[in-house]
Amino acid sequence: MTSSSAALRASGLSKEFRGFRAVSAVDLEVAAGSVHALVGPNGAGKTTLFNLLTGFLKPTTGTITVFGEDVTGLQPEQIAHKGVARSFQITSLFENLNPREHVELALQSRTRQGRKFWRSEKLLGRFTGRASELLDLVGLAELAEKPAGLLAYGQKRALEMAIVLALEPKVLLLDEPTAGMGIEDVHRTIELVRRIAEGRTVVFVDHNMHVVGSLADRVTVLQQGKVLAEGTYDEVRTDPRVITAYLGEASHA
Ligand SMILES: Nc1ncnc2c1ncn2[C@@H]1O[C@H](COP(=O)(O)OP(=O)(O)OP(=O)(O)O)[C@@H](O)[C@H]1O
Repeated sequence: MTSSSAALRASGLSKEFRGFRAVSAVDLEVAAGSVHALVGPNGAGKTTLFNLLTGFLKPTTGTITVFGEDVTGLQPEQIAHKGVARSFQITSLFENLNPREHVELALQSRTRQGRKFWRSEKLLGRFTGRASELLDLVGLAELAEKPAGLLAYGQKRALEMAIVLALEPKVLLLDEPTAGMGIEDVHRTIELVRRIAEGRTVVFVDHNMHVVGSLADRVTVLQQGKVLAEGTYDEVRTDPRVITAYLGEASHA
């Protein structure tokens, strides 16, 4: 794969915390238009790598490119501006605002008017159509007017997805999109990620191997900050090194 076909590429990426290497010389290529999973035992460095790729942490060494452009050391907003958006595991919704208002605000934040918060009521009407499309996409059309504080957990996570999609990302990073979900919400989320992956590149972290197997074109397995294996889901799940890494984790649990 050439770098031009890579949506996201990390080369020799490391992050040290007071001498401890949480991410160690990681090379990663995420093909444009693919769905790429990052997996690994607890503490493998997945979240740290995510934070590096989105500018929330600065790498100790190494480079990151987005569609061939060097973004190493840029601020999170600058990397977002290059078309990379991320979701968070922790909910940050306004309890009293409904899904439509959340998505309209997110759409507004992309425009120059985003800073003029005091004018927002008049301006938000411009975004109603797109907001409806996004809420429809994530399955919240019927709940558009319900205060977010009253939504069920899975619905809140779907709303977060709509908010991230409002940024019109080319590359979407999802941090444990099915964490804490029951089986029905997990299935719904798999379908949702499939829909939103059309025309986008998706990188996600998930501990649920059913989710990984259902969605990922490529899987990178991390262990102790290093890339342990990479390939299709079937290739990595049968890789003896991967099996040993996970069995090792189970025996320490
Ligand atoms: N800010 C920090 N300061 C010091 N050590 C850190 C910091 N952030 C992460 N670490 C360490 O780096 C290692 C990797 O952590 P990280 O959270 O990236 O792993 P993970 O693969 O996301 O784990 P999990 O699956 O449990 O979320 C861990 O040993 C962790 O304790």
